[in-house]
Amino acid sequence: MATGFFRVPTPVNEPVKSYAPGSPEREELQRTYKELKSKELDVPMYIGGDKVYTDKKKPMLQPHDHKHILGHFSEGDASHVEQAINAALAAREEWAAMGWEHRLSIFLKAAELLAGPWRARLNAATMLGQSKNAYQAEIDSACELIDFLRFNAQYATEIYQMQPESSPGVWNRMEHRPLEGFVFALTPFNFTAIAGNLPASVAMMGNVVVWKPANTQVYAAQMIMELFREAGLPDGVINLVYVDGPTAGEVIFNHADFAGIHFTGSTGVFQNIWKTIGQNIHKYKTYPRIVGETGGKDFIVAHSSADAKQVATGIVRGAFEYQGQKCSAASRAYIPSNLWEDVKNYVVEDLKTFKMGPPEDFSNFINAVIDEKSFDKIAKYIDNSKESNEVEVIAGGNYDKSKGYFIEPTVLLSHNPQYVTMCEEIFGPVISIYVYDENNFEETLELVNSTSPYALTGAIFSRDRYAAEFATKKLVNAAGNFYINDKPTGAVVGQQPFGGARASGTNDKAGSMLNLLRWVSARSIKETFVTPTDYRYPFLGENK
Ligand SMILES: NC(=O)c1ccc[n+]([C@@H]2O[C@H](COP(=O)([O-])OP(=O)(O)OC[C@H]3O[C@@H](n4cnc5c(N)ncnc54)[C@H](O)[C@@H]3O)[C@@H](O)[C@H]2O)c1
Ligand SMILES: N[C@@H](CCC=O)C(=O)O
Repeated sequence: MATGFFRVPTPVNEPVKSYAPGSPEREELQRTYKELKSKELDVPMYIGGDKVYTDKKKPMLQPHDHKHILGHFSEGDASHVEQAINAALAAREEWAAMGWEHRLSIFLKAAELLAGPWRARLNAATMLGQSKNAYQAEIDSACELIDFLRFNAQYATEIYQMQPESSPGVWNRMEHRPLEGFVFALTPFNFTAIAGNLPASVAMMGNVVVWKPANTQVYAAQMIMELFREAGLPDGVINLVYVDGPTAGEVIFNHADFAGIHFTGSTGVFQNIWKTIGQNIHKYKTYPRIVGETGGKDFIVAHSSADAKQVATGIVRGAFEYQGQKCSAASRAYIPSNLWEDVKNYVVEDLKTFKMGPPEDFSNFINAVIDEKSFDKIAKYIDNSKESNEVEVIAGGNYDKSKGYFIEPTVLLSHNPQYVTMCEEIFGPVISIYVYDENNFEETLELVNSTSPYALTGAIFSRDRYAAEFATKKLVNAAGNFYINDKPTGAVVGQQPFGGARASGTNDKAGSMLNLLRWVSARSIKETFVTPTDYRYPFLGENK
């Protein structure tokens, strides 16, 4: 029980280490990478205090070297989901009652461990299992996850401090209770930070969690679980299971104690989940909180006044870092006719300097895409484009999955602004560009606004302030994260709270107080000091 109004250590963004040749962090990361690569892990589920192994072993692959396995994880079934729910509910009372400073302290400790002795391990795991280069792993599994943990601790205390007014003779109070039941955290493959934050942010507010990561991210997910345990997370607060999505959903979305879902992943999966919850709504004790951050078709639009080199760099980094597998990745660009030749030349020149290969070679900017299913889907978009007369492949277009799932960064020039690759999320290293008449800026903004159902990220490049302001207003609903003269990726916790609207999600802004508010249910308490003993109003005297 808290006996003071405590202040958590003021959060600051974790500095990004350089991994320059000769730096100690590079040496440590390379050593850890080799160590992990040389072992085969046998990864259990974590249910209550138990590490649960099953006979159904699934391999964990390196996407850039898919014959080289990193070990196996134990796949569970519906009974494991039941056990995880029971373990969560058994832990709930004690966890919810724990003083918040102790709860938050666990996650602040996890942040410190990750900033120090665990940093190389989780970065190396993310490089090996998700095929990220050292820089992409550092900004994700180290810096962003550390930031989520530190900043959310601060936001949690700000929520607890949100208290109502009191009138004379009365003390009004607000309790920010955890939800009544358990929360399901369902996480994607592409960000280790998101995998860690989705269960952690919910647990920080006193909730208990069943967490299911993507199969292709289990390798790093299990390390996050070990990190939380080392930081002192009690058994049963977060339960980690590896069960196929629909099987897990069947148990969870039929359970009376299901109190919320914290989801990040594709739009189709989220919409199905929402539909299922709607159909089952009468089964739950409480209306479940539904929080989902989903897909994107993120844009760059350049005004005729923009600097061509800046636009090209925005395209190259925005579209191809982590092989375009960021929900925020630029995947369509609208370039004015006066800039096109220069932008094209700069982009093509940059692409010629890209090196592609496994992340252990630090000179590789591009690594592999996550798995064969994803590889085949992206390759099909590229093949169809090669056959279409509506679009030209102006760079890249080759792919090879013999050793790893490698796809060349590919630039498509689309003559049709509604061509399929201008509209659909591809989630790979492919950008489609439409060149517009430089005099048609306003019509082009309308095109940007109406071309896809998504509204996640977007960027305007302009040296004309009126044009930048005009685009900002015109595209007000086209992106939840909007960038002026910068690429549309790389949001930083505490600086650009992240999330999109329309088909891109519920826009509950991961890494902000807005998100944490979804994981509490407020109770207003009014206490009257001198309690009335007479019902009569003073004016109810004689009627004179
Ligand atoms: N908006 C954001 O903040 C954000 C961030 C990262 C990724 N994403 C999106 O995530 C997608 C890529 O990640 P992904 O491929 O892991 O997404 P996904 O939707 O395939 O998987 C997400 C999670 O849902 C599970 N799942 C899949 N099908 C299911 C089903 N039928 N029932 C229950 N669970 C199911 C998966 O196993 C995984 O754990 C992209 O669309 C990307 O835009 C969005
Ligand atoms: N927050 C990340 C994207 C997360 C989605 O994959 C960014 O801003 O680039």
